[in-house]
Amino acid sequence: MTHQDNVAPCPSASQAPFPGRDAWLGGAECLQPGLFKEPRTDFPSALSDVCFLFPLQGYEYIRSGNPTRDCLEKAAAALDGAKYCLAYSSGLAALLNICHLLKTGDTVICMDDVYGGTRELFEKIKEEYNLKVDYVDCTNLKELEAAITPDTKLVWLESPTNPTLKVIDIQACADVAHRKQKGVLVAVDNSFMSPYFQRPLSLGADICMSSATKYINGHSDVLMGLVSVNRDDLYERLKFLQIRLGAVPSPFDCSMCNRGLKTLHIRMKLHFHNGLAVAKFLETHPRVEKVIYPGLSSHPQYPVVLKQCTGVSGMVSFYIKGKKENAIAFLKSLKVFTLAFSLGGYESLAEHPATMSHGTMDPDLKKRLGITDTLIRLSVGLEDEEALIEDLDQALEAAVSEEFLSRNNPQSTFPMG
Ligand SMILES: N[C@@H](CCSC[C@H](N)C(=O)O)C(=O)O
Repeated sequence: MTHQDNVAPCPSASQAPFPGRDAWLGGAECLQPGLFKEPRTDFPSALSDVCFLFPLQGYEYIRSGNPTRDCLEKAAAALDGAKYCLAYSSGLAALLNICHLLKTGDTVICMDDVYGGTRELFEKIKEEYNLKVDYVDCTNLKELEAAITPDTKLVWLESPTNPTLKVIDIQACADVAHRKQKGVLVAVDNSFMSPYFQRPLSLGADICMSSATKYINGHSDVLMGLVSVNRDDLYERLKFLQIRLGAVPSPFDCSMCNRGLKTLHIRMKLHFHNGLAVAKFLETHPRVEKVIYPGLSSHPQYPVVLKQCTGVSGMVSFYIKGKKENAIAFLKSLKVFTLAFSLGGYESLAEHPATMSHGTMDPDLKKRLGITDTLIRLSVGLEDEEALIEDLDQALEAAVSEEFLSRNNPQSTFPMG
């Protein structure tokens, strides 16, 4: 086949004004007599020349593929230790594409503690597409094994989980799932770790999903999802869905993310350093009830962390002593940390999962998962360790200050006020 066979025929100059010209110009009703002096008879032949002059070079349309997205997908695949990676316009768009691998009647097993938006999406599509979704604490392998049935097609894990930072033994879960149900897909949301510290595919997962909005881009200026796989059949199906569902990132966002990747290793080391320093500080603070950080030996799954991770990110969760109003007074008093959800950027953020990232979750469920009114989630950034600790210290003091609490009525305005 020659290049010319691949190119749609261009109307020739002799056909001008060519068929469909009116529609092309916006419809005949838009044309005013005298607006166009003469039809441009040179244009079709010029276009025709251009078609022959510049071959497609493997790219035909921005959504199907473009050099900048290719560059990012190749780099991200290499970081995940994967054969393939596909980029999407957000983490949730990536999840929705993965959900399109399922069929009516299939069952999904989802880790019980996951990002609120993930759970909300599963809950919505299960009704609309007649799927069954079972939520299981996958830190308990017996529970996972018991939940798997012949209908189970996808096991969705997050490690560490959002927001209570449970750590899942990915290799053990993948072994249990694959042994019990041939063909089941084990997918891991790796957003809280980044490939620098954890590589789910090398631990037996079939799919690694990352919200690149977070650590991978790292500059809080891009929204993006990435999915890495090794299997050719999965890649072919996901590639089709990527192109046809069309939830792809712009080349500009891909170039921003390519830039972010260049400092991933340096950023992750500093997130780990600062995260650990903050967690250790909070662990000894009298106003703190409990700290959850996978890099602390007090973390319940610390042995799993040592086995499957090469470090830990800047995600730290803790329970403040007191009530909701103390948590909110703390959040409102922060000066270096910014009150916001999202995570993984250069700047430190603090949020209140019960009303923010997990605000749409059923109150009883939140209670069962430990997403209480006193839980605070920190995304520790790249600022100086001393400045971060000083800020947390002054905000913990303010959280119990009578004066602060009487000046503010945090419950009525939070998080907007
Ligand atoms: N209201 C938003 C919440 C976004 S949370 C973003 C991120 N996953 C996090 O955990 O901080 C929504 O419902 O999408």
